[in-house]
Amino acid sequence: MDSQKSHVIVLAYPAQGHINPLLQFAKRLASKGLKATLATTYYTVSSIDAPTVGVEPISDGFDEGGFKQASSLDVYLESFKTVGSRTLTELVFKFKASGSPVNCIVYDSMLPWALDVARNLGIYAAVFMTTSASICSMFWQIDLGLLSLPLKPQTATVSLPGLPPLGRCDLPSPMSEPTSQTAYLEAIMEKFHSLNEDDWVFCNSFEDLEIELVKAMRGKWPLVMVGPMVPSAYLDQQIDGDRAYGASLWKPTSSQCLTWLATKPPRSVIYGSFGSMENISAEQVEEIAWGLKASNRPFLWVLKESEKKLPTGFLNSVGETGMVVSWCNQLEVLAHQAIGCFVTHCGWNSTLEGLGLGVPMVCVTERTDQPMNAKFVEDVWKVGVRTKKDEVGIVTREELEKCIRGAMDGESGEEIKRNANKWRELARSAVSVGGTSDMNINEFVVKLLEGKKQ
Ligand SMILES: O=c1ccn([C@@H]2O[C@H](COP(=O)(O)OP(=O)(O)O[C@H]3O[C@H](CO)[C@@H](O)[C@H](O)[C@H]3O)[C@@H](O)[C@H]2O)c(=O)[nH]1
Repeated sequence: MDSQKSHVIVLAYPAQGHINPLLQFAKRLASKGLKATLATTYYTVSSIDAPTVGVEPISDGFDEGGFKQASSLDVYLESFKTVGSRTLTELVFKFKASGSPVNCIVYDSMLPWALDVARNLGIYAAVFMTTSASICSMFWQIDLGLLSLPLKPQTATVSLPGLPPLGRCDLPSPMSEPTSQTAYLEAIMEKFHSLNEDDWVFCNSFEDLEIELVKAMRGKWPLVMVGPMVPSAYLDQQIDGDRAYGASLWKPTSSQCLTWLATKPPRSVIYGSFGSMENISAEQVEEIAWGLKASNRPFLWVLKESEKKLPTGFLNSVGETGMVVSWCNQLEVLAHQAIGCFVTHCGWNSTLEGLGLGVPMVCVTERTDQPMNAKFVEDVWKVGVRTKKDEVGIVTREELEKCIRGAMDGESGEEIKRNANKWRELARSAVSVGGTSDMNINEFVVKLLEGKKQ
């Protein structure tokens, strides 16, 4: 079968941390000769610009503003399931009528109903996990009944195959605080319950990164590592012109950041960012602000809604030493030679970007998978320092300053930098020709070409 006739729809949940890796996967598939179309909601398609893949809208039932229009996450996910199933089916029919039939749907694990859509249409289904394999393994164990929630009050440490011993503060928040995140936990568990029904289960990670887990789970579960999903220019440089994800839900301040960074010495700047979804409290913003200032280094800080939360007089007090923007092109910034450290919430994409670009990290986590990612950053990959929260759940300015010094200065800073360089090389190898992730993607492409469903 001609590769151009094998057509994959890649379905992304409409959030920055989900569109980026799914779109990147679509671009990888397109670079290997498949036709790839990214499908996401009406209000996000206009922010996507990726010349090698098609982009098509489907509906979540809230076409004017998405999730923000819904009264709760439950309501939103239910509407997306009903309206999304119908409009995704219509999209597949549209392609069939136009002579470009779809033979596989690769869908975000947050949208588990896409499996039924694919099954009803008689085409392949592949789920894509946007978190680490270690996180996936926790939910897998819960589904198998090997780990029960809520944890017993006396459980201080959780020990699972292929993972380091995990204290309560290391666990993903749907496990450490299951009652506060019921809808989120249910959405995740729905997917893990049907994992064996998919034709492929992809994970945005690479084998070396979670090697103990890969060994422990070999032959036991269907996860296939295909990451890190970071634009090719920053890793293997195999895809011509692939310098950005090609999706930005907010307008980045780009040239201003680069001009400012160009005035700073190599490895001197702290870059701080807390992803696309976090809503950091004013108290925490204040501590971060004064902690950055106390570190006595230049800093570039992405703070959404910054004007509302920064302490009065802060920006004047730092002058040219600090720059605060509401959104930037994070990869471009992390890849800049002036960057010496990444203060991050440890969303999985940011973690992979820090690893893939060899940037030492300081972890200031909020919720979901972030605490466990931070545990790995500090204790397993040893590429950063994890901040501790005080008794009211805040990372104080003194703690932040101390951790920044630990990640950038002295022997600890040197060791972290050495490890960061090592992981950068391993990330590059994984996606380069003959690397584990590259081979795994090739296997999928070959299988699609051989065993056409439809
Ligand atoms: O100024 C900025 C800030 C961020 N980014 C990008 O936005 C993405 C953010 O993704 P991520 O770091 O994963 O953070 P979140 O947006 O918070 O991601 C959500 O989704 C992730 C994947 O499931 C989870 O790991 C996180 O915990 C969850 O909050 C990354 O690719 C960044 O490069 C920018 O381009 N510019």
